[in-house]
Amino acid sequence: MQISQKQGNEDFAMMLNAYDCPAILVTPQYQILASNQHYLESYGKIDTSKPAYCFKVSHNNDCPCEQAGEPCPLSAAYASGKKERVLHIHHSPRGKEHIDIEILPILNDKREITFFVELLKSVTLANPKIGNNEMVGTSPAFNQLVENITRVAPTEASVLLVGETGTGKEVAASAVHLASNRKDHPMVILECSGLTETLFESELFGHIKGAFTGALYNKQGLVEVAHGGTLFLDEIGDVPYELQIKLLRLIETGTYRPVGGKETRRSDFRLICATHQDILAMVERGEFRRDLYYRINVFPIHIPSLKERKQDIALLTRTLLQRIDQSGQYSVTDCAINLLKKHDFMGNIRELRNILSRALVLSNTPIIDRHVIKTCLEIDRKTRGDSGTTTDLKKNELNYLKHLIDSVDGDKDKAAALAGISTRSLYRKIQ
Ligand SMILES: Nc1ncnc2c1ncn2[C@@H]1O[C@H](COP(=O)(O)OP(=O)(O)OP(=O)(O)O)[C@@H](O)[C@H]1O
Repeated sequence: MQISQKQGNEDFAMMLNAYDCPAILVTPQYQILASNQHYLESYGKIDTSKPAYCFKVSHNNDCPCEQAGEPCPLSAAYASGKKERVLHIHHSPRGKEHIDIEILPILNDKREITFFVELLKSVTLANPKIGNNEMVGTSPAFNQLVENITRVAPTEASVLLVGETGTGKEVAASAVHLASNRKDHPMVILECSGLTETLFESELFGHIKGAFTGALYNKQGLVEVAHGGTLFLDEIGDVPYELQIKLLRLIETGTYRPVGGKETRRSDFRLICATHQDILAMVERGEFRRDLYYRINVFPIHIPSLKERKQDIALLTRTLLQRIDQSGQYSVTDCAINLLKKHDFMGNIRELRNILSRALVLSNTPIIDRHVIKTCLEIDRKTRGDSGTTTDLKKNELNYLKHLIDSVDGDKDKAAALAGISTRSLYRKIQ
């Protein structure tokens, strides 16, 4: 424990050691008076020979956070007189980190706020720098997403993840699961698009041998596998109307019956659903059951599109590049990043990843420059059919595809996947 000698607030400082996370005692003027042992272990000693301010220590700023454009939990707690919670990115000996901050005002007998206790919990599900975490980002939209996940994960609330295609809904679902108390049990995923009634039921509830033609053995349903863990229903908006009642029953009662089975079984799972559709509009059009909507929409989380988090494009690009090619030999120029920032990513992070996979194939050097990115983007425009139809582009595209096929030893399925087109389109383009 560390205490600022001048202030002599030893009693309060002793109290900090009761917290099982890093904690500091701060004045309403942002001055840190004391820190506990966890703080010392995580962030090191604070130099208290001169006044130490939280905005300087945690952010290396010369002014309070709100003056630097970030929400300040201390000012919020000062205004509300109540506990406040916010997600910040702090500088620590480990570099930048997402921190879940809780701040509690301490009042004197005249009910004036004299101090704040600030608790700092490291958020490991996200990363503000290139790293192994699935989720990287520093933009306000991303931080809001991380804050929502951090808040809801330890509860049992059903989560509805709403976002455009390729924004990271599955990654977010996995983050909720891994930050929950169910993390040691499985997270089971059911992709709901294109399922027939029989397939949906037998996938979800399992079936008994002989239940229908082709049911040659007993099959465990995903609901049973998810027991104790999380059930993730991707593209929930694609569940046909007639099947929604079966899903509702499962969610309401936690019970189900395998296809062809007589006895009712029970499963204890946490539900996460995802969709790119406006489910409420579907309810209004009579395409989605209202009762089911209210069951799945307990805690909705908006997953931001890349358009909403343009400031993350550089970090995402460098992270994805490292993930695609683990040798670490590739780098990307700032001009190339600027070009990517101007692109309209309809397929969001997945599209960015595809473009970078192509760039690795097309680039003759380990430095991905503006020209390579430009070619990759033009190919995309061309396949969407909204670019100028120059023969050059056609030639470029053909060269690119041939190059791509060679690079994967003639495997056309792989080449098509890298190009982000179907194998059939690939054959059509190279014939
Ligand atoms: N915050 C993030 N940081 C780094 N990579 C991410 C992030 N979010 C998503 N990704 C990557 O983006 C790609 C798309 O993510 P994901 O499959 O979760 O999207 P989705 O929204 O579920 O897509 P769909 O709507 O098609 O099902 C994946 O390669 C994933 O690893």
